[in-house]
Amino acid sequence: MAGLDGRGDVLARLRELPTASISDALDRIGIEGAAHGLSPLSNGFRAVGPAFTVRYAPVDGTAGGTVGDFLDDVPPGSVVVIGNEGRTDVTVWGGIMTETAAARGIAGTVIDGVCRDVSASLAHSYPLFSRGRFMRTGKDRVRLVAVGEPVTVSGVEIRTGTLVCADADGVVAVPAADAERIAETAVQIERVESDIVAAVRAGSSLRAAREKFGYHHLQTRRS
Ligand SMILES: O=C([O-])CC(=O)C(=O)O
Ligand SMILES: [Mg+2]
Repeated sequence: MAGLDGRGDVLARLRELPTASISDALDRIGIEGAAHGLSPLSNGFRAVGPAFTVRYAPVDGTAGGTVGDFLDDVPPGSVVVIGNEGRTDVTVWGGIMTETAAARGIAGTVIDGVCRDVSASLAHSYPLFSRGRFMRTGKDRVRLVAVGEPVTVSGVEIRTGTLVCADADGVVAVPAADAERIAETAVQIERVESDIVAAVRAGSSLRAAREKFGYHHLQTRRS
């Protein structure tokens, strides 16, 4: 896909993996990547792609604020990551933005805050992940203060190009430099979990299957 600069392979691998196993792989490697408190609007939503970061702050009286003009500059395949300090009383995403993002081939949007016009996201199956939904606009209430700078979501720093993975369980951030080994580790974890399920289906107790395949330490940090 255009603009992915050779990251296509690792993105394809991450796309096949649930965030749960990616999170366990991050734990094993010792990287904080799980962004607590964000959920998809629909359980079927899934988005994987390099982050395009933007940050808002409350208006300060010197200028009015608005939301969303940056969308024209987002490369297709990206995941838009919006820092709005976790605010839930004003929205920074709505239906016009959903329509635009879907038409531009943007992979999805992660909001440290809330969204509105949720029916547009559901109608277009455009993946939105947020702290919730609310109808009051951020126009005249927030202003765009940064594009392309690091954004911190629930203590997790997301930079331009950080690989964002989001599904029914929430949002994890995978640093681009570590993405290959995190994907590799997550694939191993997935295999072990499949082996445990197969053993249980074949009649093993859960305790014995977990013991045999080392379940309790799948995610434990390796020194
Ligand atoms: O004001 C907002 O949150 C943006 C909005 O409704 C839209 O894009 O349709
Ligand atoms: Mg709207």
